[in-house]
Amino acid sequence: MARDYGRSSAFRPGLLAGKAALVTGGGTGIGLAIARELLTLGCDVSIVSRSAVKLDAALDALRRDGACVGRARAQPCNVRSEADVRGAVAGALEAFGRLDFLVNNGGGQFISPAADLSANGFRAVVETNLLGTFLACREAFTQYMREHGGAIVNITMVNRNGFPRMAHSGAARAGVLNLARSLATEWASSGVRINCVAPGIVYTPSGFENYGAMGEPFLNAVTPAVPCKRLGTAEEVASAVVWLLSEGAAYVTGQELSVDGGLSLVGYPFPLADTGEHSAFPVYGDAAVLPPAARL
Ligand SMILES: CCCCCCCCC/C=C/C(=O)SCCNC(=O)CCNC(=O)[C@H](O)C(C)(C)COP(=O)(O)OP(=O)(O)OC[C@H]1O[C@@H](n2cnc3c(N)ncnc32)[C@H](O)[C@@H]1OP(=O)(O)O
Ligand SMILES: NC(=O)C1=CN([C@@H]2O[C@H](COP(=O)(O)OP(=O)(O)OC[C@H]3O[C@@H](n4cnc5c(N)ncnc54)[C@H](OP(=O)(O)O)[C@@H]3O)[C@@H](O)[C@H]2O)C=CC1
Repeated sequence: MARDYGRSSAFRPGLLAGKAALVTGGGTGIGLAIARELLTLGCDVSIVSRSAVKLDAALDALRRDGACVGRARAQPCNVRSEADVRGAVAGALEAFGRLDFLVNNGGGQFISPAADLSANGFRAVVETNLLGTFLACREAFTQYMREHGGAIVNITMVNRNGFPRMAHSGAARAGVLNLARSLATEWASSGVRINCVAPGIVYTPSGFENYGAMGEPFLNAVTPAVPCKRLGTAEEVASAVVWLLSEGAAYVTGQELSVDGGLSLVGYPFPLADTGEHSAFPVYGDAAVLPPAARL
């Protein structure tokens, strides 16, 4: 059943009236839910991503959504391009005259054993997630927030123990968190806060399309691994983002908030059974005492 999203916002109407935000990857999935929540709360929002087609569809939906109070606009931008990012921030400022919030959500990766990753594949993922985030932060800061303050949220992922088979993305997201910690200190004197939201496994049709036929078996395997026994929704991530952007989080900076149904408490969600035969793994001491069931 279609959901009346606007009326279900956990925040008070008008909370962000008079503010303006830029959301990367704002045309689909989690980014679109963030844009919708911000607009519902009265914020003006620029959404940016590579595909003008996705952006147009999103803009259309947002403008038709009666709950969206703020003004919405879109601008194509590849966050891997310095010129595009500079232009996206300038475009947002030109349209709305201010830039209180930046949400670095645009990103992603593909699944691959680390040994098979080409330099170009690794670079593409690091550039998209880490360089793209840096460029957007720097442009938002130098073009506006240095003088006026602001709040930034980066979308990372539940990643504390690495992310086997997505090592490129795990490394990039760890970099994003560390970057946030550095900037939180460097830019505090300008009144800028910067935090991260780490989603666990959140079902977005657009995101899971990326994994093709692997998607459904993955969902079946991963859901039981989440302590709350379900995947998350894009709205649950958006809600955390809005809180971190809001004045209610005024004393929070340089942090990462997991929105993961408890997944980070219990570890890695992929089944490890298919990662190969492990007799090459070294043993010190008497391996013969290990019963067969203690050594697969
Ligand atoms: C089971 C279900 C699990 C589900 C897994 C569950 C994980 C849960 C947690 C995370 C969930 C999500 O993030 S869901 C969100 C998912 N959404 C996205 O990922 C969307 C955005 N992603 C992308 O655009 C791409 O993945 C990304 C690589 C970043 C950019 O792609 P581009 O085509 O622009 O890259 P290019 O510059 O053209 O290509 C650079 C190199 O990358 C390689 N490359 C690109 N895609 C590749 C691919 N699919 N497989 C191998 N290699 C690939 C190319 O071969 C090139 O290397 P050479 O051939 O050597 O030149
Ligand atoms: N869904 C999940 O379980 C999780 C998601 N995440 C992260 O959350 C974010 C949103 O994911 P989700 O909504 O699920 O998936 P989507 O695939 O719907 O979102 C990714 C968005 O990023 C945009 N994007 C990708 N590359 C670029 C680029 N180079 N420049 C600008 N925009 C770009 C895409 O738009 P376009 O193609 O038009 O460029 C798209 O809108 C991603 O960073 C994802 O990795 C993290 C953990 C878990």
